[in-house]
Amino acid sequence: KEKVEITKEQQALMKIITDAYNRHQIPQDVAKKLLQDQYSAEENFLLLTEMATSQVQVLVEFTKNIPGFLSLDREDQIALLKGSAVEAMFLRSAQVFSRKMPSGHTEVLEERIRKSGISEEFITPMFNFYKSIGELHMVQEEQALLTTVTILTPDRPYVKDQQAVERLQETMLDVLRKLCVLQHPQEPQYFARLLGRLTELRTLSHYHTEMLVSWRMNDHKFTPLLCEIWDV
Ligand SMILES: Cc1cc(Cl)ccc1OCc1nc2ccc(F)cc2n1[C@H](C(=O)NC1CCCCC1)C1CCCCC1
Repeated sequence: KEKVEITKEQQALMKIITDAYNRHQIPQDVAKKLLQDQYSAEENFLLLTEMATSQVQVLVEFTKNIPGFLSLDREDQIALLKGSAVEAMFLRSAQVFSRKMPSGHTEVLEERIRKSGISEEFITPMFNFYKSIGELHMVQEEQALLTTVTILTPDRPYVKDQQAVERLQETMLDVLRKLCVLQHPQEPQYFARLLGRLTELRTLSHYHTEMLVSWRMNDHKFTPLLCEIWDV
C-alpha cells in the first residue's frame, strides 16, 4: 500500500487556491435572502441575474490566483472562463445549498427554489445534482480544487493550446487525488465519485439556456455580462 503524501509545493498550491476561493465569494448571501422572504418569479429572476453577474466577476478574480493561469495564452484564458462560468455557477449553487444550516432551513430553501419560477422539468435534475454534491461532504480545499479543475478543462470551445491547460489541470488533479485519499481513507473510490460529479455538472449546465428562457415570466432581461456567458 503506497504511502500517499502531499509535497510542500502541493501544500503551498492548495493554500493559495483555497484562500483565493474563500476570499472571492459573492458579497451578500443569497440563501439568507431566500430564507427571509418569498419573492415573485420576476423578483427571483432578477435575484438570479444579480447573483450570477457578481459570481462571474468573482470567478474572474479567483482564476487570477490559480498558479499558471495568467501564463496561459490570453485568448485561452477567456475561452476557459466563458466555457466554465455556467458550471462554476451550478457548482457554487450546490455548495451553497449543501451548507450546514439550522434544522428545517434546507427544506425551506428547497421549497423557495422549487417555487422560484424555474420550470418543473429542470427542478429534479438540479436537486439531484445538489444532493449528490452534498453527500460528498467536501472540505473547503476539495471544493476550491474541484472548481479549479472545472475551470482548467482543456476541451472547452476555442481553446488553442489544450496541452498547456491539460498540464495545469493535471497538476491540480494530482493534489485533489491525494487530498481525497487523505481526507476519506475509508473510501478509496471517493476521488472517482468526485470526478463523476463533473460529468453530471456538465449535463446539467447544458440546460442553462432553456432554464432561463423558460422561467415562468415574460420579458427576460439579462445583463451584458450574462449575455456573454449565457447563450441567451
Ligand atoms: C445557477 C443557476 C443557473 C440557472 Cl440557468 C438557473 C438557476 C441557477 O441557480 C439556481 C439556484 N440554486 C441555488 C441553490 C442555493 C441557493 F442559495 C441559490 C440557488 N439558486 C439561485 C441562485 O441564486 N444561484 C446563485 C448561487 C450563487 C452562485 C451564482 C448563482 C436562486 C436564484 C433566485 C431564485 C431561486 C434560485
